[in-house]
Amino acid sequence: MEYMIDANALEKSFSGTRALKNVSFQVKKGEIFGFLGPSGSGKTTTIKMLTAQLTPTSGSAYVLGVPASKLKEGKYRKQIGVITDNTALYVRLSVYDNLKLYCDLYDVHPNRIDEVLRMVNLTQESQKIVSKLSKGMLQRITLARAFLHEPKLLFLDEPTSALDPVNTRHIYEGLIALKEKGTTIFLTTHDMNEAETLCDRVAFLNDGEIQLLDSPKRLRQQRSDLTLTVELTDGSRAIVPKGPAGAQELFQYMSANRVASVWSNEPTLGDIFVEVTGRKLS
Ligand SMILES: Nc1ncnc2c1ncn2[C@@H]1O[C@H](COP(=O)(O)OP(=O)(O)OP(=O)(O)O)[C@@H](O)[C@H]1O
Repeated sequence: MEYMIDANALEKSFSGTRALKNVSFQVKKGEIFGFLGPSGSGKTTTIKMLTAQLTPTSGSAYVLGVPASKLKEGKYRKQIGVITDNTALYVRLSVYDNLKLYCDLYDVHPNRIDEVLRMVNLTQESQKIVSKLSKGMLQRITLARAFLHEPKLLFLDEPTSALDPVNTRHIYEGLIALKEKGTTIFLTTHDMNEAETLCDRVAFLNDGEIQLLDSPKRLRQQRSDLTLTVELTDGSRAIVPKGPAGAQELFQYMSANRVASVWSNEPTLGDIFVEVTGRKLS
């Protein structure tokens, strides 16, 4: 299998309105791939088509090397994890018992429950009844459930949207640990920092179309104005070209011990999104 996801000219219309237009992209094994777009741009629709919850109007999608429609079959379902708006938890059971049920379903040893609860910072809440959890806790147990069987491919729809910064950090660490173990992750977000922190490559989605696709680093570097900002010890700033002329100037500041900080002048992913789509992300 060459790609974990191979989407070709995917289209989805709802009552004649095109929500997704000619969307093509590939996700390689072991990547964290980010789908970035404002509300209503088609992120959830894409995940639903890639996970056999929706049928495309036209185009094709191969996931784990087979047509996406096959993911309904048990043997493929066990290889993926999906988190969308549907949490599918048993609200009268405890956090632990919910995860135990999924362990039985996926043939996972219950020892793994403590591991995933640590990953999502829910160890203390293990015996709490799910109906008594806060929105952020619900989001974390839903993620724990998706991590439980260490799927080959994980789909996450805005995984940290209800989380505070501390728990967001826990989830990022958990996702990076999963990636290191070989899980491929497809996530949607409108948080540019999340994309910068996690994603190997990102696609910008706007009005149902992919407008740009590359690594966050390359996107920023391609739009760098080739200058550095040098903050001096007296609080003033100098803009210095990255070439030989700038080297001379920087050398002088450094020789005089006047440099407090130096950074490359590149736009943020958010700036690039606005430049390309003419829209803000959130
Ligand atoms: N079942 C449906 N019936 C009709 N229209 C739909 C349906 N599902 C999605 N849409 C429309 O398709 C477009 C894309 O919706 P989608 O939920 O994929 O966007 P999104 O990028 O995930 O948004 P958000 O960030 O708000 O979750 C929207 O205009 C939405 O109203």
